[in-house]
Amino acid sequence: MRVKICGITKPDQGKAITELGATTLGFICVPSSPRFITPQDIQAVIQVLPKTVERIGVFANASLDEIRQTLSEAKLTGIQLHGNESLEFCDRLRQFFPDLEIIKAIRVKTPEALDLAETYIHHVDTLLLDAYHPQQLGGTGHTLDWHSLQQFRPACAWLLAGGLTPENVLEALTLLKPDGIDLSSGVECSPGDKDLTKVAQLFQVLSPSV
Ligand SMILES: O=C(O)c1ccccc1N[C@@H]1O[C@H](COP(=O)(O)O)[C@@H](O)[C@H]1O
Repeated sequence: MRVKICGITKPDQGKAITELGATTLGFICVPSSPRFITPQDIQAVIQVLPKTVERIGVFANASLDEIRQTLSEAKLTGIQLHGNESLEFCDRLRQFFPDLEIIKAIRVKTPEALDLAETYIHHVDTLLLDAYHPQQLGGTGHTLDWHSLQQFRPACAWLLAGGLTPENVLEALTLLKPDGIDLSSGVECSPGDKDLTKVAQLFQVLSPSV
């Protein structure tokens, strides 16, 4: 299973998290986030990672030019759109970056959000479901109502995010069968500073399933 650890800001932590078993690292390119990292600092992390690790830049309502600028400085393998990006925006992004994975995050406030998610399936590679919070775009530590997602089976890969921790991840995976999981605040000491003990604990509890 794909395991994405998001909000990496330090090269040594990125390397250690990869060695513990993460397939994918996420870098927050949203300036208002306490986990924001500059393109130059992303590149410093990437330099110490094995080439096989997927490297996702997380954006929210950024312009095409802003995304292009970041990608010119940091060698990312994918783009996560965590704002209100339209289908047309996803298509334009695909034209500019045909080789990069496009992940569309949907923040689930009501059941209709799942219908909205389905509309993106031919416009992106992967969907991501995260919790809705009125003030924060992501990294909220809030879980989704997993029971309400049991019928969610999009015709493309999807990742479960939102408040996952080493303590609750198995319960989520018992109820749902996402293609991967995405954790940030649940494996942190403070925003952007990952807790390697918690990350190790995560891979220990996941070890029968990954
Ligand atoms: O983490 C952030 O600060 C952030 C800011 C803006 C958009 C997305 C952000 N993070 C995303 O939030 C989820 C995980 O959150 P958590 O596990 O509940 O803390 C993940 O998809 C991150 O990419």
